[in-house]
Amino acid sequence: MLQVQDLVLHRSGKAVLHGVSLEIPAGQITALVGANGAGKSSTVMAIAGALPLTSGRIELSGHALHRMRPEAVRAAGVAVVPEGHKVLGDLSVRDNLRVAASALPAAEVPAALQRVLAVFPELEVKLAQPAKSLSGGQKQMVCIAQALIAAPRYLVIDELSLGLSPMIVKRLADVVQQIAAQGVGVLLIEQFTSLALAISTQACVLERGRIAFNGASGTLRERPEILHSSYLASAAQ
Ligand SMILES: Nc1ncnc2c1ncn2[C@@H]1O[C@H](COP(=O)(O)OP(=O)(O)OP(=O)(O)O)[C@@H](O)[C@H]1O
Repeated sequence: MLQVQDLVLHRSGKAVLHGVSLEIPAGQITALVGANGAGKSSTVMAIAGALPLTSGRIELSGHALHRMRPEAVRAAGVAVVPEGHKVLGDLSVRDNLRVAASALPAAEVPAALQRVLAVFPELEVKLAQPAKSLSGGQKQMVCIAQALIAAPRYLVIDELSLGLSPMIVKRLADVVQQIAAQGVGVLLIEQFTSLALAISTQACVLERGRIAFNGASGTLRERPEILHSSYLASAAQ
């Protein structure tokens, strides 16, 4: 279990998270949704070790992650796909994957590459191409493959579908479901809430840096007014 407890976080002196707690169980998808500026990316960056906490804890199976640097968080088994499917454009797809695999023992790299190419066989024919020549969906595949290369126990994805076509989004959603079915705990940040709620079991709604709802995704699917009122409250701030 990956646990975020009472996270308080300031950015540029302003409090942006005010005591956020959430749990990401292994083998399930947990959705984190909320209006623009609610604090979703800040939560992701805190989990990744990229932003220091003011207070609170982040624990992986009882071990504190919250004072670790991003490389140590990754080595502990928590991989993050940042927003915006950014790749190293001038490097080939193969080298993008190799860079992500650089923390692995050299002998393990070929098998790790094979494993992620089995998840995204469409990248096989693109391996020699510069990553900047890929479509947005293919770049997102590279980013997810980079996150998967060290076989993480938890995967945090900031905006899976942003800017991508419905066909690609369906493909990526299927992959995320497969990854969770193999035992990985997934935290999915997603603007397209109907997608997030369709594939997750649990959902948290962030509203202005606070958790406004934490429960079964089915409850939010059946009671969309919970989500609507949270988005309206954010718009009214
Ligand atoms: N680099 C930054 N420096 C200072 N404040 C920031 C920075 N980035 C975001 N913020 C502020 O932090 C708060 C939370 O933003 P955050 O990006 O975490 O929200 P979000 O829910 O991910 O929104 P979005 O969907 O727009 O990315 C907002 O008030 C935002 O203005």
